[in-house]
Amino acid sequence: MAGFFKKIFSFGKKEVVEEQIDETAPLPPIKWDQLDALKPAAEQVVPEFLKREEPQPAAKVALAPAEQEVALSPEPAPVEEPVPEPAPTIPSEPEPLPVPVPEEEPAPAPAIPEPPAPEEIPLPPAAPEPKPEPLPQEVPAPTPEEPEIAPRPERQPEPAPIEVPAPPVEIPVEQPAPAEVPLPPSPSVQPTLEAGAAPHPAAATFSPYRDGAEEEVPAPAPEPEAPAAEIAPPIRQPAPVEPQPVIAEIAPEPQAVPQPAPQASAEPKPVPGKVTVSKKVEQKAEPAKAPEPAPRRSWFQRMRDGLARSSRELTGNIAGVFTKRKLDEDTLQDLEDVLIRADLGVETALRVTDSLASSRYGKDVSDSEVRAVMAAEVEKVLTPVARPLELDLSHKPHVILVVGVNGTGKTTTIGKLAAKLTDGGLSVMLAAGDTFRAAAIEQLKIWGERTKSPVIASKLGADAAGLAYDAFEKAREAGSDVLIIDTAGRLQNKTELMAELEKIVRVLGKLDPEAPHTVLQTVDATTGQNALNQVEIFRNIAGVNGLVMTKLDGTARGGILVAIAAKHKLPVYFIGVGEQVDDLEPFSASEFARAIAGMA
Ligand SMILES: Nc1nc2c(ncn2[C@@H]2O[C@H](COP(=O)(O)OP(=O)(O)OP(=O)(O)O)[C@@H](O)[C@H]2O)c(=O)[nH]1
Repeated sequence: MAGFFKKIFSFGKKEVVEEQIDETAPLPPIKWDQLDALKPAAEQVVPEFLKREEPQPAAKVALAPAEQEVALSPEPAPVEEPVPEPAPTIPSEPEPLPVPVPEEEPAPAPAIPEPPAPEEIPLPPAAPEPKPEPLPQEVPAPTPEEPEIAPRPERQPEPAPIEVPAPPVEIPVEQPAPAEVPLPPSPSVQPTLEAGAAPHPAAATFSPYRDGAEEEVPAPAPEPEAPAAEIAPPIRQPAPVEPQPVIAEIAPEPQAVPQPAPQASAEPKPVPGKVTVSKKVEQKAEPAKAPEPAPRRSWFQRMRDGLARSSRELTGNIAGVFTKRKLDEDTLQDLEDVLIRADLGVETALRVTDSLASSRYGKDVSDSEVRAVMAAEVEKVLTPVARPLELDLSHKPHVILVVGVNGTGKTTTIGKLAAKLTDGGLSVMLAAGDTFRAAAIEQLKIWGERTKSPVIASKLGADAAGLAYDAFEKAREAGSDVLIIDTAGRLQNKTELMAELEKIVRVLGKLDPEAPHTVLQTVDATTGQNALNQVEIFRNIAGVNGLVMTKLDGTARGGILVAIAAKHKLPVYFIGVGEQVDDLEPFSASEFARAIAGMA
């Protein structure tokens, strides 16, 4: 606007100045003619205009500053001074152009005080150059401004993204922005005027909100052109559609809505989440399948894995003895030591070394050959004891008394065995003869529930022999096939406890001279050599006639079973390879021998 007015103003000046030119004759010192003469092109472009100006040097001086200011942004200060004047014109803008023209006329008055500027004119020697150009430069001038304005349309879309929060509603708001786009390209005064006329009011309302950011940006461009600053408002004018600001206000609400919407979208994911739901279901199913690990490893695999520690230690030591060495007295002695340290026992160790010496003495022997010989000899020792448990059901019930040291696995083994028997169709009754531990009684009851076997129990501390007697009678009355009696764990050197155990056996014999028909001792494979003594004592006191080697899983001392078998020659009915109900397996001499020897 200001520029436009200035032009108008300038033209007005020209007319006035033309009249005053004569008075300002003294100014002619400016050598425009010479300059113009040097630039014929300029003359061709605006010959008439220049010709008129030539005789009117003073007028050019007055105009020069204005035009120069327009074209030359470097001297914005003088321009801005007149700008404030056009600013008041802004209110006049609503009024058509004619009004501002007279108002601008006073502007020339300030131009008068500018005479100092004309003094600067001598400096303008550079200015004169633009003067010849002014007209042509006025054309290029907008071009430099255009690039500045060009960014505006781009920046305007930028604010648009800011508005994005209220996307749907704001869309119309953005539309006015495009209207602004055409405006900026109109650095030329005319377009600004067109756009400016209508929108001004709206711009005022709208400015407080968005103009801040946008206008400030474009502001730099207008600064060179005082009018540009004024132009900014017209840019807002397109926005004046400001009734939409209301929409903007509404926008925030929708924004709030859309925000939850995305959240809702996250929630609705559950909808597609039906898939996730299914996943959750699958996950739940998986744990349910977890128990399915029922497809457990075979008992032999578990036993072999359980004996792995024993095997690794043993085979490793054997390999250490027979690495590139011939079989001689020293190697045989070393091998014997290794086997004894593996709890196989002196007897078994000697059997192995004697076997090797008889066939391989003086020859190179590999550790695998030694292990093969060892497996064979161990199997020979175990085979006689690896016998299945036989129940004489002519006895009703067949009484099984389970004894052993504390914690060797009596109660657990009873549960496992009851499961096998009931699974085989036998009726089983359980007697909680461990009256010293409440937990033992409860533990047996649990096993009874699991195996659907009735449990005979008494109060804590009751006489174990009396309980056994009562249980035997009840089993008879019930017609049970098997009565399994649990007993309190006790160390073999505890005379009183061992006497109590002896009493139980004696009481049972009163009901059936052959009872208990089976006396099982649980032997903890992790016990080591002490197990030999345990079996010795319990065998003498309770008449143990069968063994269950427990906890063979995970022990490095599985060799003790061989030593016990070799010494006591008691049947080994089962081996325990875990805590689960099916972790009680019949004992196999060959498999055990191969497993402990590290044979495939
Ligand atoms: N790893 C493993 N643990 C076993 C085995 N047999 C029993 N156990 C565990 O050994 C612990 C003792 O088992 P119990 O059956 O209570 O032993 P107990 O001889 O009845 O014990 P007392 O009543 O105190 O004499 C329990 O934690 C059992 O789960 C087995 O073969 N392998």
